[in-house]
Amino acid sequence: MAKCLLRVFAMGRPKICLPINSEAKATFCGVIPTVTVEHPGIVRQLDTQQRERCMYSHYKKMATFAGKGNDLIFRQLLEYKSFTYTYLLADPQTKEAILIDPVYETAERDVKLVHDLGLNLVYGVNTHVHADHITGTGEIKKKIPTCKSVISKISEAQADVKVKEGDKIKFGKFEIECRSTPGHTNGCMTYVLHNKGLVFTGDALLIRGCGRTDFQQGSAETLYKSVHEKILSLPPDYRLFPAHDYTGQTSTTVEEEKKCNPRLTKTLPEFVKIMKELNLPYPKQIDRALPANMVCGLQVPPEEAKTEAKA
Ligand SMILES: N[C@@H](CCC(=O)N[C@@H](CSS)C(=O)NCC(=O)O)C(=O)O
Repeated sequence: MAKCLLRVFAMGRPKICLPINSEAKATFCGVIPTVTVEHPGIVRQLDTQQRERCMYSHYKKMATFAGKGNDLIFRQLLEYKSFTYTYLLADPQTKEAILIDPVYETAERDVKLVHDLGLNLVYGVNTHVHADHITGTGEIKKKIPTCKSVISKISEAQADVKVKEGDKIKFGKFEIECRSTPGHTNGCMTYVLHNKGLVFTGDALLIRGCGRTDFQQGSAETLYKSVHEKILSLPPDYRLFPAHDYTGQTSTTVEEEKKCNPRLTKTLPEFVKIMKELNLPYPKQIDRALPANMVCGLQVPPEEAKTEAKA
C-alpha cells in the first residue's frame, strides 16, 4: 500500500474535515493509501475512517484547479528539452481524460500517469503541427490503442479526428471548444474549456509573447487578428495555458496579457515590425519534427494511412 504523508495544520492542530465519497475511492482504485498525520510532537497512525476522510481532503486538493467546483482533474506537465507543456484533463466521475500536446519523449511518463490515476484516455489532442518536437500522440496510441489522435483539418496532417472551428471535444461531462487561431501555423487551434475558464493556446499566444510567424504559413497579420478575436476577447479571468514557456512561467490570464503582452498590446503595424525583426534561429528538431507531426497519432506515412482507411 502506498504511504502518503499528509501534513495538515489548522490553528496548530491536525485538521481532518471532509467525509470520503465513492468517487474519491474509485479514483484511488478502491485503495486508500496509509495516511499519517505529522504534527510537532504528534505522529500517529490513523484508523480507517480517519484515513478515508484525509484522503478525500487530499483528493479534493489534487483534483481542484483554477475553476469553480472541485470536479476536474488537471495536470500541467513539462517536457524540458523543448520546454513544451502537456496538459492532462479528466472527469473524475467517468474517468474520461484527454492529453493536450503530449511529446514523444515524455509519452511513457504521461501514459503512466493516466494509468496511476485510473483514467481512460480518450483523446491525444494536438494544438498544431509542431516544428520543435515530435508529438507524443503516436507513441501514446501504441500504448493505449483506444485513444484517438486529434488535430485541425486545416493542418492537413493525418489523425483519427480532424477538428474545425466550433467543434467540441468531449470527455466525461466536460467539452472543449475548438477555436481556429492561425498565424503561427495555418492550422493552429486554441481549445477552450468554458465552464472552468481554461484556455489552451498552443503557440498562438505565449506568456508575454506569441508564436513566431516566419515559417509553416506563418503570418503576423493573421496571428494578430486570431489572438485578438479568438483569445483576448474571452472573459478577463479566463486562464491561459501555452504550449511553451522559455522563462519558467506556467500560466497567465486574458486580463494580464491584454495589459502586459509586449507584442500584442501594440498596434498591428508595430506588431508586424516586431515579428519581422525577431530573427530567431530555426528550431533544432525542425527537420525530424515536421514530417513526423504530419502523421501525428498514426506514425505511418500518409500514403499507407490512406490505404488502411480504405481497407
Ligand atoms: N530554440 C527552440 C525553438 C524556440 C522557438 O522558436 N519557439 C517557437 C515555438 S516552437 S516552433 C516560437 O514561436 N517562439 C516564439 C518566441 O518568441 O520565442 C528550439 O530549438 O527548439
